[in-house]
Amino acid sequence: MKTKAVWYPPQQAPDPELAVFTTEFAEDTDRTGKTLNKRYRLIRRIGAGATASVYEARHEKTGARLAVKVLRRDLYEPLRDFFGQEGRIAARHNCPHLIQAIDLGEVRGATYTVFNFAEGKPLRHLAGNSGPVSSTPLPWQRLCRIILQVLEALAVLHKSGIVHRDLHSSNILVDESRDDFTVVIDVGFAAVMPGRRITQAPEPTRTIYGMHSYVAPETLAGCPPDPRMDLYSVGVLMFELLTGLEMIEYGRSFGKLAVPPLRVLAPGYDIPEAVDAIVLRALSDVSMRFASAEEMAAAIRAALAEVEADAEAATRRRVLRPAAAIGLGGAVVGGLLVGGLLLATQPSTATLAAMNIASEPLSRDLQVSPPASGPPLAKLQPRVPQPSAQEPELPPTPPQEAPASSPRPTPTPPASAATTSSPTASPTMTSVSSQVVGQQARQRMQVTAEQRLIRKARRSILECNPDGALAKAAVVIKRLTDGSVDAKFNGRSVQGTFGRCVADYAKTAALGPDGVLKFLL
Ligand SMILES: Nc1ncnc2c1ncn2[C@@H]1O[C@H](COP(=O)(O)OP(=O)(O)OP(=O)(O)O)[C@@H](O)[C@H]1O
Repeated sequence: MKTKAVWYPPQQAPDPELAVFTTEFAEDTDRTGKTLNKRYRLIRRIGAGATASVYEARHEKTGARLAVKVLRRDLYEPLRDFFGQEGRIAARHNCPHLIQAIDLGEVRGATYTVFNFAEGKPLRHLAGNSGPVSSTPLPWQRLCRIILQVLEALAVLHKSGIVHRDLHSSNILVDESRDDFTVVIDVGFAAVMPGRRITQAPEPTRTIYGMHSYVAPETLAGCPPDPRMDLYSVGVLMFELLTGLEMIEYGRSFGKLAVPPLRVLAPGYDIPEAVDAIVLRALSDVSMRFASAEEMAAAIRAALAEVEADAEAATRRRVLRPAAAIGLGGAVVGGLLVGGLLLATQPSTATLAAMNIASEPLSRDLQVSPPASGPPLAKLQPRVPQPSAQEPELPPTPPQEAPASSPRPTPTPPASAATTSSPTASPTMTSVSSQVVGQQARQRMQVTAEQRLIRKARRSILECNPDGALAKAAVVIKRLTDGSVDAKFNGRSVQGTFGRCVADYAKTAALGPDGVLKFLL
C-alpha cells in the first residue's frame, strides 16, 4: 500500500520568552600565512562563519591537508565551552559522514580546532547557486542518496545522546567527484540530551541555537533537546532542495501555515508520493515524526526501492509485449506517446485545480487538521514557472537604515510571507515567484544570463541581510567605466554592515563596463 503524503501541523506554540542566540557580524582577523603551535600552517581562509574563521591548513610535519577553525576572539566568552565541546564531539566517533576533529588548542589568543579536510561544496551550492537554497531543485534520487549519508551521521550523534541542532544546507559538504560523498560539519551548537553527559558540556540554557527556518517548532516552544529536532531540519533541507523554495520560519507563522505536498509546489519534478510523504512527516508535529534517524533512513530506502521496482516492472511489461502487437499498434502508440509527452510538459489538471483553489484544501492528499482555536491556515505558494521573468519597474520606497547587528546570517521572510500571495510581498515570495526555474528543460533554457545574475545577486544579498533589516528595497548595481562598482539601495549608497555586504557582492558581479543590474529585493 502506498503511503499518503500528509502534514500534521505542529501543536506547540513558540515561547516568546525564549531568546534566540545571535552574533553581531564582525570582521575577523585573517590569519592566513600564520602557523599555529608550530604545527598547523594556515594556507587560505575558506570560510568566515558567524562564529569562526575556517582555514585550509597543512600539518608542518606530515603535510596532511587539514581544516583549522579559529573562534572569533570577541566570541571567546560566550562560546568557549561550545567550541571545546565541538572538538570533543567531533573527535570521538568513526563515522565517515561526520566531520572528524584531530586536535584542539589555544595559542596567543587563538582558540582553534583542527579537523580533517572535507572535500566538496556545501549542499546548497550543488545546483550552482549561492543562495540559501538551490533555486533549481535537485533530482530526488540524488538528494535521497545524500540525505541517507546525513542520516547516518545523525544516527551516530543521537546514539551518543547528542543533538546537532544546527543542520542546514551550508553545514553539509558534498563531494561530487566521489559519487556525492557527504560529510556533516559544524557540531558547534550541539546539545546533549537530558540524562546524558559529556565532559565540560556547556550548561543547558533556555537560549535557542540554530538557523531560523531549520529550527524545529518544539525547540521554539522550549522543549529539551531531542533527536527528532534534527529530523525536522532534515525535512526542511529536503523540502528546500526538492522544491527550490525556502521553508517559512515556523516560529513566525505558528498556526497560519499549511505545508502542501511537494508535488503541488514543484510539479513536473516527478517527486514520488513516498518521498513527499517522508518530507511532510519530518515537517509534522513531533509526535507524528519519525522516531529516529534510522527509521527515516529506512523509509527513504524503501521509497528508492519502490520506485526502482516500479521502473523494472514497467521495463518487463514493455519487453514482454508481443512483437506483432507492437507492429500493429505502433502508429497509434507513437501518436499517444507524442501526445503524452506534450501533456507531461504541463502540470496535470488535478494539480492546476489544486493550485487555484485558495480556500479549499490544496489537494485531497493533504489532510490538514488546523490547531483547534488558531486562525485559518495559509498556504505556501505553488511554484509556477513564469513565462517571462522581466524584472518589474522599481517602485520608489523610502530609504531605511540597516541595523549593524546580525544573527546567523540567513534571509528569513517576515511573518506576512506565509499569508500573502503578492509576488513582491516578501523577499522569499519575490524570489520564488520571479524564478523562471521551470519544470521542463525547455523552460529552463529560457532563463537569460541577466535573470541568472539577478537571482544570484538577490540571494547573496538576502543571505547577509541581518534579520529584521531591510526586507524590501530597489537595488541598482552599476559597473562604472573605470571598472569600479556603484551599489545603491532605494537610490542611496548603502552603508553599515549590510551596505558593505552589498558592496562586496557588487564587486564580484559579472557585469561588463557600464553594465547595470536592477532588481527588487
Ligand atoms: N573540515 C572542513 N573541511 C573543509 N571545509 C570546511 C571544514 N569545516 C568547515 N569548512 C568550511 O568552512 C565553512 C564554515 O565552517 P563552519 O560552519 O564550521 O563555521 P561556523 O563559524 O560555525 O559557520 P556558521 O556558524 O555560519 O555555520 C563551511 O561552510 C565550509 O565551507
